[in-house]
Amino acid sequence: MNWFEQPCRLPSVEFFEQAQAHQSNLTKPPGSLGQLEQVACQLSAMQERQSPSLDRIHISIFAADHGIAKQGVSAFPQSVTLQMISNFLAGGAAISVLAQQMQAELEVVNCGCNGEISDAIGLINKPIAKGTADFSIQPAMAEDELLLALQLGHEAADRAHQQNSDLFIGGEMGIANTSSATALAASQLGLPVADLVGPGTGVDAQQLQHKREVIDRAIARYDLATPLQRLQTFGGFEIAALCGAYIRAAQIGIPVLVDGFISSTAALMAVSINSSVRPWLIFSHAGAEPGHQVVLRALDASPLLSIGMRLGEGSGAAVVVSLLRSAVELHNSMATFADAGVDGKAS
Ligand SMILES: O=C(O)c1ccc[n+]([C@@H]2O[C@H](COP(=O)([O-])O)[C@@H](O)[C@H]2O)c1
Ligand SMILES: Cc1cc2nc[nH]c2cc1C
Repeated sequence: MNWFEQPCRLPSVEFFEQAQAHQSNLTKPPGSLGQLEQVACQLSAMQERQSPSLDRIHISIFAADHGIAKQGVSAFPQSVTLQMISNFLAGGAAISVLAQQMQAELEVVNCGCNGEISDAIGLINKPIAKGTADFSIQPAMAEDELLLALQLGHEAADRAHQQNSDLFIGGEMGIANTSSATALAASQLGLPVADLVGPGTGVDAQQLQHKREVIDRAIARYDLATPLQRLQTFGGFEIAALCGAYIRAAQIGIPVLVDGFISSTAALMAVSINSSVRPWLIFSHAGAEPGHQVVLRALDASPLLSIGMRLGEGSGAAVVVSLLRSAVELHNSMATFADAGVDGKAS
């Protein structure tokens, strides 16, 4: 059995039930904090702590270039992927600002971009190749490249574990990766590309039609039977790395907060490869990209926020950390009816 197929333990049922009982004793009508109650109980069960904590947060951004970018499927040039790696590390990107705000550990994993990158604190420079192959012509990766990409994710989750992280956030950066994610999700779910394809970084209506046709034709080229074959065929390196990171984080018992469309598609692939990963995933937001909604539904996910985000980088997840921290603080610090001398529900 490959490492990514090894089962994960279940979050503790005992801690979950204890947390639910505690929630019902807090000075509020039961259920009145909505999903904040549920997520506090989930974190308690995953961390096996009566008082869950979100002090230490690890963010790994996986970046890679995509051969499919040659087909004119993005509003931006491929060069942006590498340039944004520098921006992440220099502190100027959205995720850099949010990571700073929440005092999170931020690292960027270069999984394979076209061009050289100078060393910087927080850069994990492990390029597999200068980007994937164009999947409209040939499979995005060779099998050994897929295994290397999954391994990059495994290593990132292990670093989070070494830092005693309370939560793992994966982010991604890769011009044209909404095409990759669309092909993956359509193929995995057996849905028409038209149900999932969207503007990504902002292509116009005519380019969107072209993008749909490119992905449609590409999917028709292959006869794929397994999620691993789909990952290898449609890529990209950063999506496979995210998938590996989610699986490993779940195996070592770190709660995962999943970001946008591309990350949710990586989560879909992770769960398709290893279904025991699913209970370890919390979904941050429902984004603006149409495919995101479809993938969330397929995963039976209940995202905490819907504010039209479609940036990626882990940014939606980072915004939702504030909500999760509120959930945990309420769970840990509110008075019970007995403590506060407040009458409970009339029977
Ligand atoms: O996370 C999302 O929901 C999301 C939706 C649309 C675009 N993105 C980001 O935009 C890039 C991909 O868009 P595109 O148009 O180049 O395929 C990539 O770097 C993603 O991080 C991210
Ligand atoms: C500038 C820019 C920043 C991004 N961050 C994630 N995807 C992105 C795409 C672009 C184009």
